[in-house]
Amino acid sequence: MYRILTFNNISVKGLERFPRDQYETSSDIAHPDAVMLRSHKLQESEVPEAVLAVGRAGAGVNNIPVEAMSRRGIPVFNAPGANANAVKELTIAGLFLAGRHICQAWAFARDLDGTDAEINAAVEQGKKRFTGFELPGRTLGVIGLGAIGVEVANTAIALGMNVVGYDPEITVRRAWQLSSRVDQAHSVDELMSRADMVTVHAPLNEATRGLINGSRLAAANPGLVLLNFARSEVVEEQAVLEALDREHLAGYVCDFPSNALKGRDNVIALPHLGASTVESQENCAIMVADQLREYLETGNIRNAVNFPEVVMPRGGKGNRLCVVNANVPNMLGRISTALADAGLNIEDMYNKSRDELAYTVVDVEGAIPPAVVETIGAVEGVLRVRVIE
Ligand SMILES: NC(=O)c1ccc[n+]([C@@H]2O[C@H](COP(=O)([O-])OP(=O)(O)OC[C@H]3O[C@@H](n4cnc5c(N)ncnc54)[C@H](O)[C@@H]3O)[C@@H](O)[C@H]2O)c1
Ligand SMILES: O=C(O)[C@H](O)COP(=O)(O)O
Repeated sequence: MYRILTFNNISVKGLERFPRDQYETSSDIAHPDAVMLRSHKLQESEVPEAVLAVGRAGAGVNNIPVEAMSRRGIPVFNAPGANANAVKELTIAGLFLAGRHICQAWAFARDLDGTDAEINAAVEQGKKRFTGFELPGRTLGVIGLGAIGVEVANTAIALGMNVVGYDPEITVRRAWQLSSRVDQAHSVDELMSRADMVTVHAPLNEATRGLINGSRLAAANPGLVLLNFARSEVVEEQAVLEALDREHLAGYVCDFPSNALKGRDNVIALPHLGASTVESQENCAIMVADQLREYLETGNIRNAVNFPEVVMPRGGKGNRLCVVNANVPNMLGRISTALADAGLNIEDMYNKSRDELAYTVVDVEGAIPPAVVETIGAVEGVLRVRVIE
């Protein structure tokens, strides 16, 4: 029986991927084999020694101590692209909300008092405050052309906008998906200087913390509208407030409310709703549940943020050995020597590395005795050894 410890509200459709006769899933499990979560800020101490994998039913993994998990030989899975459409829709909605002052206008209309004739008079008198602008012909800057950024860029093109994009590490897959009408910026500064509206879709990490700062806002076009559905810390909030006060920035639409943003006319802060659709929650939970199951049951790794992709079809009737080790020379030699010394014949083998880690899957004929596992586990640099029968 495998045990999955859950944090947050994980879609039932995802939890149903774990067969009840083989899996127990609960937010209250003493000795979990895996952890599944959404935005819960996971502490290393919440991951017991025996945990084999962590699954993030979503995109961002900045809430997970990924480096600590890597040191312990634990893959962290996520669900690339599974919530991209949901975030794209809300971001595109954000363009309209800002361009037409919809939230501010709605608040104005909602609070009108008096007779219908008086309300009508106030409407006609007040509506000039909410004159907006249309999207065709405006330039949208998209920072981060991953699963979400590409969808946002292509939709903005379809809406008649000009789009300029910046992503220093765009993948070949995303480049193929991106409309050829999206213009490339070579830096954030160049993008900011060319755009009327800017939307950020890069992950939060040490390189992107404070990516949108005071000097970048100062160099941007006056009247810029900034959208942030990535992470709060990618944008320096104080710099945004100052740029709004100076009216250099015309609006800030984000998914991350805070005290400082409260009560500001030109700020629309939503309660982290980017991925909060039934479809996206199901997609993410199903994708991550399937990846966790595959890892637990076969050792295969798909979509881990800290491990290489290793997918080897299960052959024969023997055991499978899965070894996580430091990416240093001669590990493979020592693993195969230990197997050969025990008289075990290797049927198939796959070894791949990523950064400081390497992962090896070996199918052998017959059963692997515990002593062999112990020998391999004692090799310097081996972080984890597991046998799947
Ligand atoms: N508001 C929400 O509910 C919500 C939902 C999903 C994702 N997100 C956030 O959005 C982020 C992006 O999601 P995604 O699914 O598109 O991820 P993704 O990994 O597919 O794309 C991220 C892209 O950002 C690029 N990037 C990295 N550093 C960059 C930099 N310095 N400048 C420009 N581009 C850079 C990467 O090369 C990559 O192409 C997530 O990491 C998460 O933090 C928020
Ligand atoms: O990175 C993500 O996938 C989003 O921020 C979604 O977070 P959530 O799963 O808590 O809604």
